[in-house]
Amino acid sequence: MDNTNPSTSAVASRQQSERILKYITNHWLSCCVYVSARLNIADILSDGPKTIDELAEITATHRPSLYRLLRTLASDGIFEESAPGTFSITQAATALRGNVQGSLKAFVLAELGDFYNPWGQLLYSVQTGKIAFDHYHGMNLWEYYKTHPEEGLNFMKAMTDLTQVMNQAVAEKYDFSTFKTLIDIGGGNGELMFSVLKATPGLNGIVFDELYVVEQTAARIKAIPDIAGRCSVAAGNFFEQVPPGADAYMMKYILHDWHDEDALKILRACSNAMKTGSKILAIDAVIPQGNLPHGGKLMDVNMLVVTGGYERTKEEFSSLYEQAGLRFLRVVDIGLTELSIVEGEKI
Ligand SMILES: C[S@@+](CC[C@H](N)C(=O)[O-])C[C@H]1O[C@@H](n2cnc3c(N)ncnc32)[C@H](O)[C@@H]1O
Repeated sequence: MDNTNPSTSAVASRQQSERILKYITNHWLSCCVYVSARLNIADILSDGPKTIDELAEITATHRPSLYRLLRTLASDGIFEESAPGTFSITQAATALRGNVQGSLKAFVLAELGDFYNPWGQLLYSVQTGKIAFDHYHGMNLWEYYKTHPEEGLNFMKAMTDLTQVMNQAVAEKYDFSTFKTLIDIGGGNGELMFSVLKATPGLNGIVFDELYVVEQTAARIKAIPDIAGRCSVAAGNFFEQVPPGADAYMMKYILHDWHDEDALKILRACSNAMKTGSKILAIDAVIPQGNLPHGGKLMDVNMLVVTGGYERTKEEFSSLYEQAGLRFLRVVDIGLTELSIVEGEKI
């Protein structure tokens, strides 16, 4: 016989429903946040409140619909209707501005824009094991960004903005002072390299990436006088060849983009370029066993949808290193978010 108190089970059932409903409403809200970022609302409001008429004119939108969008966001603390029909920026909306410390605007545009429709095809990925992004766009993410350079450069900015704090932690938590030369494989805008070089006097760095990326990186290097003489760029394809002879090869958010076969090609290209004892430093999530919450687990599904890569366990990293002729040494926790440094060396 079921002795459960009917009112207790009704409360439990309502709580379970509310939990599921939250997923639905969070999805709607994320769409609202994306549209406000596309319309630059936070940037427009950064120099003071604006009426809905002014906002509709500046953004060339349908006034009543824009009002409904902003009223909804204001109800969740993103913007504030500070007087009837007039909106102001809030602390929470500051991260939606473009050029501020801690900006997430570029990341919002990439994750909720470029990746939105592919996420709608998650079922396809789960049923087939194939990449939803490629299925939707007819090309892989990197081809897409090469053929859509505006979105490609936005993605680079997103990575830079998102990982500013992590870069700092990597530079502080790992001792780079024993190296003379360091290469950042797929180093993008160069921000990680800049953090490491600033923290390590005497170290020289090369940022290696696709040509259209490193052209921008080279321009950024020139603007930082204390590292300009110690940092250069190299363009190429990391599946084929990377610059030889450095003391260490780091790669952040690279291996997680690729399935094992391609990840191995990258590691082998590095291994071929390395001297005995040179270090490999993969900076990625390291997934713990069991039900423990870990930021890498949701990121792993993002990888399933977007790149076909995945986040790995310590054992999986160790096995990949071994197959590429590298010795797995240790996992260094950077004490922040889901990232760790997986250290190995050329045998
Ligand atoms: C996820 S981003 C990571 C960027 C940077 N490491 C960071 O953490 O901000 C991946 C990088 O790999 C680069 N990339 C992709 N395919 C490449 C290839 N075949 N050869 C060289 N770089 C490549 C991209 O241009 C991009 O900069």
